[in-house]
Amino acid sequence: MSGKPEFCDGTCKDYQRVYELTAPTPTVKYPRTPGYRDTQDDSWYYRCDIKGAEKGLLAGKTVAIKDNVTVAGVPMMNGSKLLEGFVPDRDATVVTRILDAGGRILGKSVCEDLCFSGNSCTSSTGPVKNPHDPTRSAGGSSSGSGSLVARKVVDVAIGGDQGGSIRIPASWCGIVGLKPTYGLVPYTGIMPIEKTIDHAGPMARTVEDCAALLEVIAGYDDGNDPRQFPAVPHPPYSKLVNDGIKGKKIGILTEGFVDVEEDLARVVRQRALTLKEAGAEVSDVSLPIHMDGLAIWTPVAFEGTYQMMIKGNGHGYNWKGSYDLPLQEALAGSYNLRPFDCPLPVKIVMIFSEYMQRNYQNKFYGKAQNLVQHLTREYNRILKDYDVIVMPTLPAKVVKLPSKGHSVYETLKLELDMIRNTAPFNATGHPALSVNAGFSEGLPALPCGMMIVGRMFDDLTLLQVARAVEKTFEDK
Ligand SMILES: NC(=O)c1ccccc1
Repeated sequence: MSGKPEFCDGTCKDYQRVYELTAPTPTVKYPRTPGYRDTQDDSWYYRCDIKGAEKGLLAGKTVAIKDNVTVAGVPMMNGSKLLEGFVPDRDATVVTRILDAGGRILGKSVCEDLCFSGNSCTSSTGPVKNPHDPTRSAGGSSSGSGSLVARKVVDVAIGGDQGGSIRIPASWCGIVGLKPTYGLVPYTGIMPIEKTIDHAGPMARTVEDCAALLEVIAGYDDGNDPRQFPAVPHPPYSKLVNDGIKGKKIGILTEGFVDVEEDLARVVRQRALTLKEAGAEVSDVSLPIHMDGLAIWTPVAFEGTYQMMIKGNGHGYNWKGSYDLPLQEALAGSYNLRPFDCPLPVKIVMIFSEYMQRNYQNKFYGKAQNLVQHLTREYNRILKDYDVIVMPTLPAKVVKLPSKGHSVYETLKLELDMIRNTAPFNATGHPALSVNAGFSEGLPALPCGMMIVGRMFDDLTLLQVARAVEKTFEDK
C-alpha cells in the first residue's frame, strides 16, 4: 500500500485523457482581417468587412453584429472592461448563416456592459446616443445595433434579448426588432446570461428585411444549443410576410397599458385600431397575471444569471452542446483578477443572488420557474382566441441619458421598471416584436413602439401584423 488514494486512479486517467483529446470546434468559413477599433462612432466597437457568399437572401445587405456575439478574429468585449482584449476563435452560428446567405458584416456594434442594462449608458466604451435626440438613450442592451440600423449605417443587425434588449432599442430608435420564439434562433457562439431566457434575433428598418434576416438565422443547430430541439419550425418568412392579416384577431392587452405615459398609450392604441382597415378584428382583452410577469422573471434572471454568467464563467454545467472555452477562460480570469470591473447592475445581481442562495438555497428560483409554467399557460389560453396581443413595448418614451454619478437606486429603477411588458416573454419564450407605431407630439418627436406577441413558433404572424402596421403609414 502506498499512500496514494487508489480509488481516484481511474478518474485521474479519465481527466488526463480528456486533456489530451481534441474536441470539435466550429469551422470559420469566410476569410477576413481583424479590422480596426472605431473611436468616432458611439455605436461601433470594432469595424471589419467580411463578405459572405455571392448569392442568397441577404446578398447586398450590410449587417452589424452585437458585440456579445462571436466573430472569429475580431475583438469582442461585450460592452465590458472585463473582456477587453478578448479575440474569439469562432463564428457564432448566426454569423455563419448570415455569411452563407450573402450578408456583408461591417462590424461589432456596441452593447451594454455584459448586456445587463436596458438603457444605453453602461457600456465601457461610453453611452450610445439616441438617433432622434442625442441627449436621450438609444435603449439597450443592443444599443449600437438599434442606432446603426436607425441611422442607415447598416441595413440590418443582430441583437440579443434576455429582458427586452432587442425590443427596447428597437422601440426607442423607431425600428423593427424581433425577439423570436425561445429556441427558434440558435444561441451558439453568443455569450450566455441565463439559459432559459437567452434569445437572439433580427433588427431592421423594414419588416421585410427583418423577415429575411429571421429566415436566414432560424433553425436547428445540430445539437450545439441546448435551447433548441430538432424540429424547430421555420417557414419561409420572407415569402409569406406580405400575405396580409384579413380575419386575424388582435387583442389589445389592457394590463399592458397600466401606468404607461398617456400620449404613448394613445399612439399605440390608435395604431392598433387602424389595423381594422386591413381586415383584422381588433378588441380589448384582459389577462391579470401579466401584472406579475416581471416579478416572476426576476428570480430567474437574477439567480440564473449569477449561476451561469458569473459563477459558471458564462457557461456553467448541466447542459449538452457547444461550450466556448476561450470565452469561458477569459471570463474566469477577469472575474477572479478584476471583479471590481463588473458593471453596477451585475454587482447588484451578484450581491442579491448570493444573499438569496445562502438564506433560501434555490427555493425562489424553483418557485419562479414553476410560476413561469403557469404564466406561459395563461398567455397560451388567451392566444387561443387571439392570433396576437399588442401593447406598448415600454411604459415610457425615450428617457434622457443619465448625468454622471447617478445613484444605485436610480440605476436599478431605470433598469427594471422599464421592462415590465418585455421581460415576461423572455420567461415564457413567446415571440415578441417591437414596431414603430408613430411619434409623440411636441419636440423632439420621439418614437413610440408597439409590441406584438403571438403563439409559440408563430413568429410569421407577428411579422405579418407588423407589416400591416408599416403599411398604415405607407397608405397615408
Ligand atoms: N439583456 C437584457 O435583455 C436585459 C434588459 C434589461 C435589463 C437587464 C437585462
